Parts: sequence; structure tokens; C-alpha cells
Amino acid sequence: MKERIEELARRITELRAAYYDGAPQVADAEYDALEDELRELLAAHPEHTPSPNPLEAVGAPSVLHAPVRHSRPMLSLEKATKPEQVEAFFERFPGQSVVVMPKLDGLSLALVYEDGRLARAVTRGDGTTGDDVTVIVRALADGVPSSVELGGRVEVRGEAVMLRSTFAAYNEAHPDKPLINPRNAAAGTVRAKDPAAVAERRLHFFAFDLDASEGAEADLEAGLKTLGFDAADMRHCSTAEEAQQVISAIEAERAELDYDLDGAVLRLADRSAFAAAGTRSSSPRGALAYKFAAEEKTTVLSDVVWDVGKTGKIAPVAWLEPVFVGGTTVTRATLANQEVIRARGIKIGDTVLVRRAGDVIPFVAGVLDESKRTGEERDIIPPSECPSCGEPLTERGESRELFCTNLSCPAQTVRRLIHWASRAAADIEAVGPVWIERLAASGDLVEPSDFYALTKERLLEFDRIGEVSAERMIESIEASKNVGLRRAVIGLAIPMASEGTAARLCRAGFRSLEEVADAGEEKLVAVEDIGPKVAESLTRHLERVRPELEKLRERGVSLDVREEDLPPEVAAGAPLEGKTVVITGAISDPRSGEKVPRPAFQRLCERAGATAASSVSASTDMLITGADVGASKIAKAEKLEVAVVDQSEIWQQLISAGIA
Ligand SMILES: NC(=O)c1ccc[n+]([C@@H]2O[C@H](COP(=O)([O-])OP(=O)(O)OC[C@H]3O[C@@H](n4cnc5c(N)ncnc54)[C@H](O)[C@@H]3O)[C@@H](O)[C@H]2O)c1
Ligand SMILES: [Zn+2]
Repeated sequence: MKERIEELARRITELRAAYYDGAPQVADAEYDALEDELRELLAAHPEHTPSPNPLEAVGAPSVLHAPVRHSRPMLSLEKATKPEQVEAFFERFPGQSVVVMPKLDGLSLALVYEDGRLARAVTRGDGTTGDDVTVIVRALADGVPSSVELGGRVEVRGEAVMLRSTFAAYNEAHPDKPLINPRNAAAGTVRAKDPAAVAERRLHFFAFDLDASEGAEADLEAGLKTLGFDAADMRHCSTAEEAQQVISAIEAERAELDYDLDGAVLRLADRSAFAAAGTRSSSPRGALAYKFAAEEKTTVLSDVVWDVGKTGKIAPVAWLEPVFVGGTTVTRATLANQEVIRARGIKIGDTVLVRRAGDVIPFVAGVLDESKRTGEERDIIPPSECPSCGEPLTERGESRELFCTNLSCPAQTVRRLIHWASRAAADIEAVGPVWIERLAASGDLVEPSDFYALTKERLLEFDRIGEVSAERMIESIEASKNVGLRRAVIGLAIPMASEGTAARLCRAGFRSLEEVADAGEEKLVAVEDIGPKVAESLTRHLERVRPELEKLRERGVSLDVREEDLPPEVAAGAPLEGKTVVITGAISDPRSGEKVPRPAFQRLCERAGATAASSVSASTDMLITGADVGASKIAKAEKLEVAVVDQSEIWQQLISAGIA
């Protein structure tokens, strides 16, 4: 027991030092598990409490270039994972208003203003003394006003994060030296000495704490906003139940937001109440951090398999020792392409960091700690021949993606057929991947049209199939014939054409797949959100499969646009005529107060004449905001001079036009 406590204390101290030095050796979830274990052991055996106790430390006394002492300690937060802990928090402060906000995953900073001017930006450091990083913060952080309209001494604390969009853009521009995750990226940026060298790594500051020597508003959020800060998205709650709902809402939105978050923070909304609640050794009493499931974990990369996709792309797939991350157990992850493997220095046998955020396919972000290597690791060697057909591979593009261009490659054929039969395309429910493989191996299936030539008699010639299943398969194929334009485009696995492309072609007025094939690139580029590359790929691919389209038609498959995919009829006197809109946030009908799914609301807007786009750009006319919209989205719209309109206004127009 005592030994385990000592071992944990030693390990935690070691990991903290590495982490706060910018070189974490394990994912946060694994570190947190060690802390949890130590906390539990100490609760049962307080007599073995180590000194110093690493659980009471804040940050780490890393090497400071320009140490600054904090006016009051910058602390850690008490952690919660269960609803009971949220209830206990409310019971501690009866009658108080509590704000619930995202727990941003970045780097905490204190900004000190003296007589209205930004005097210093300081990192948390060990909680007592931090590092002066004013030069970098002034140059690189959005959301840090250089002056505030309040005299005396004002201290604003908050989190500097790298927005996910900035992170993605950076990694796309620098595939050779990618950043591992937004949090490390933010920490590394603040640590840089020369702002010019890291200019592409802009940060965004979200404020969540305010001290002022002269009068500032009592409410935290109001106080921050009045001074011109982007406050973390705060929602007021008066009961534990409400808070629990907001916590769930934040967790549900997590994947959509432009920043990483690892939980929700509850905090007394009134600034003086928060101060009066006081502190423990390493956390304030007036706040509580509710932790979410980890989006990153480490595990061992046991092998890499090169998989032949439906478009002929040969993609490396990581085989992993099973790991619970992002809410599920992950055993496979993508490694993108050989350039990514090279840039991230990944080898088979490495302990790698796996990231799974929201609906994103899990991917290997990189190797955290190369010092763990034993020498047994093996290089990942890309194949020179197709693992399925043995044909030599072609490299394409800067990332040197590998392709098998053999049209009769068996693996590709099977993938294309499985894709055609999938739910998003023809939806041939009763013919699963195993059967498709058998039928492809026998030569019965080569192209999608071959499904429609299968007969019950032919199926019964195979082993292990009964009359009933053969009949079901044929019925399922028969029932799938009304494929329609949209799902046919999806089903043909045309390189670069997404499900969105397919939907937009229907909305743009194309009546059949043949019409798209004949349109020519110029006409296709005119469709909203279809660029020249997609147009070219559509044209080239459809030309190549023209005989197959004829066969599909001959066998009774519909490639005509379906009613439900047509553009909605624009109502007379349409109030949103000609407007390109983006919808964000939670939408609800003001009359019933009921939640309305976003696609349904989008359809109403379209019937009012609007064109809906997926993200705000210079060509957007308005951003329609529902409830609980993150500050960063609004900031982006305002920067691009896009009108920000509350949903209530749109509802009013929809209702008076008789559309809703
Ligand atoms: N991987 C490792 O080896 C390793 C080692 C040490 C710590 N860590 C990780 O570092 C994290 C740091 O723990 P900690 O004690 O510094 O922080 P914490 O998890 O206790 O949270 C406190 C911090 O949360 C931040 N924060 C974000 N949004 C906030 C909000 N809305 N209101 C208030 N604060 C907000 C602040 O910067 C504050 O300093 C943990 O997630 C831990 O897993 C990892
Ligand atoms: Zn091949």
C-alpha cells in the first residue's frame, strides 16, 4: 500500500514535469487515472500522505524566463464525474445562481490591465508564479483587447486555445511537421520566443474570471462582456437539474464546436460570491469541473495493413490494441497516407496517441514519447504493388497517396459492390458483404448492374443457401430498384463527390444521372458548392461508366431524381428569397417551445427562398442563430460582415408567410 502510494506519487510528479515542459509522455486520461488512484488510496490511508503531495500541486515549476508573481494563486479545479457531485455543489451554495460553461482545453493566462492598458500576460506556472508572455500574447492571441475602459487594476483570467480550424489549416499547410493536438499547439505557441516564427499559429482567448479594483459588474459574464472580452459560453442555472441539462448540451455540441473542451465548469455567477467562497489548497470552492470522456488515449500500434478502397486508394490502417476513447472501444484507426506516417515518425510497436472526437473516424495523431522505444519497433513500409491484384501502384499528389488503377482489381470490385448495396446508396439490405464477396469471387457480380441480373435459381446453386434466403435476397434486390439520382451518385463512389454533392445536384435541377453526365464541367461548376475538381471528376467518371448506366436502366434501375430530393417549392412572397444562410445552434419552435431538428428548419428556410450552406464564408448573407451558440462562430460571422440574425426573427417571417 505504502509502496504503491509512493510509486504513484513519484510517477505523477514525473509526468507533470514532462507535461508542463511541453512533452507529455501519456494521454491526459491515463494521467488522470493515476491521480484518481492516488486520491482513493489517500482517502483510505491519509497517514501515508506524501510530502509534498503531488495532488495539491498546481502546474509545475518549469523554467521561467520572466517570472511574475500572481496577485492571487491560479488554481486547478475540483473534478466531478457524477450527477451527485453536481447536486452537492448546489447544496453547498443554496439560492445562488451558477453559470455552466465549457471547460476549454488550452492554456490558462492572466491578463493584467493597469489604468486601462494591457500591462502583462502571464501563464499559470506553478500557480504562484508564472511566466511573462506579453509579447507573444499581444502578437498572436485574438480576443485580448489592448485596452479596457476601466481604470485601476483589472485582471482577467481565461484560456488561450488554438481553434480547431486554425489547427487544421496549420497541419494542412505543414504536413511535414504537423502539430499533435490543439492544446499542445497552444502551449508551444505561447512558449515561443519570436512571434514572427509562429505567426500562423494564432490563438483565441476566452475569458472566465475577472478581478477589478474599481467597480465592475457583479455578474461575471456581464462584467467580461462589458470590458470587450469573449467570455466562455456561460449559461445561468439555478438548480442542479438545469445544470445537468446544460452539461449534457455542452457534451452533445462538443463535436461541432471550433475548440477542444474536456468538460464543463460550474461556477458561482456572482463575482463577490465566488471570492467569498474561498479556496482549498489547490482549487477554488466556488467552482467545479465536470469531466467528459477522453477524446485521446495512448495505445500500442500492433500492425499496419494497407487497405484497398472503392476508388482504388490504398490507405494505411492502424491495428491497435483495443482502447476506450471518445466513448467507444477502438481497434482500428486511420493513418491517412505515407507522408503523414513519415512526418509523425510512427513505427509499428510504438505507443501512439489515438484521437476520436465526435463522429470523426479515429486516427493516430502521433507518438507521444519516443523514449519508450525498445528498439523492437519496425518501420512502416508502403507496398509497391496492390495487395489485392498485384499491379504496380501509382503515387498521386503531395501527400503521395497510393492508388491501384486496375479497374478489374478484385478488392476494388468488392468494395464498390458493397458500397452500391449499402444503406446510403441502393440499400440492398438482404445481400451482405459476405455474400457480395462470394458472388464477386464467382464472377456473378462485377458491376452494380449485375445485382439486377441475379436469379433465385442461380443463388441456389451456391452451397449453404436455402430457398427462403435466396428468395429474400432477390426480393431485396428487386425492392432496391428505385435508386434515384442522389443515391446513384453516392453509390457509384465517384472520387471527390460527397453525399452533399449528390444532394446539391438534385437541388440544382438535374433530373437524371445521364443529364449530369452530359452537363459538362462548366454547368456543374455553376452548382452551389461544386468546385472545378469535383466537376471534372464527375464528368470523367460518369463518361467512363456510361455503358454501366445503360445496363442499369435496361435492368429497371431508376436513375431519375426522386421527389424527396427535389428543391423545396418556394412559397409565394418568400421572405428569404436569394439569401444564402448558415444555421447554427439549437432551434426550437417559439409557439410550442419544442426542439426542431436542424434539417427540418433548413427546409423551412429553403421554402422561404433561402439557399443553405454548411459554414460561414464571404458569400453568406446571414448566420441564423439558435440557442447556445459559441462565441467563436459569431465572431467569425462578424469578421466577414455577415448579418447575425436570431432564430426568433426568422420564425416570425416564416409564420407570417404561412410557411411554418
Ligand atoms: N498527460 C500528462 O502527463 C498530464 C500531466 C499533468 C496534467 N495533465 C492534464 O492537465 C490537465 C491539467 O490539470 P489542471 O489541474 O492544470 O487543470 P484542471 O483540469 O484542474 O483545470 C483547471 C484549469 O482549467 C482551465 N479552464 C478551462 N476552462 C475553464 C473555465 N471555463 N473555467 C475555469 N477554468 C477553466 C483553466 O486553465 C484552469 O487552470 C488535466 O486535464 C490533466 O489531465 C496531463
Ligand atoms: Zn489492385
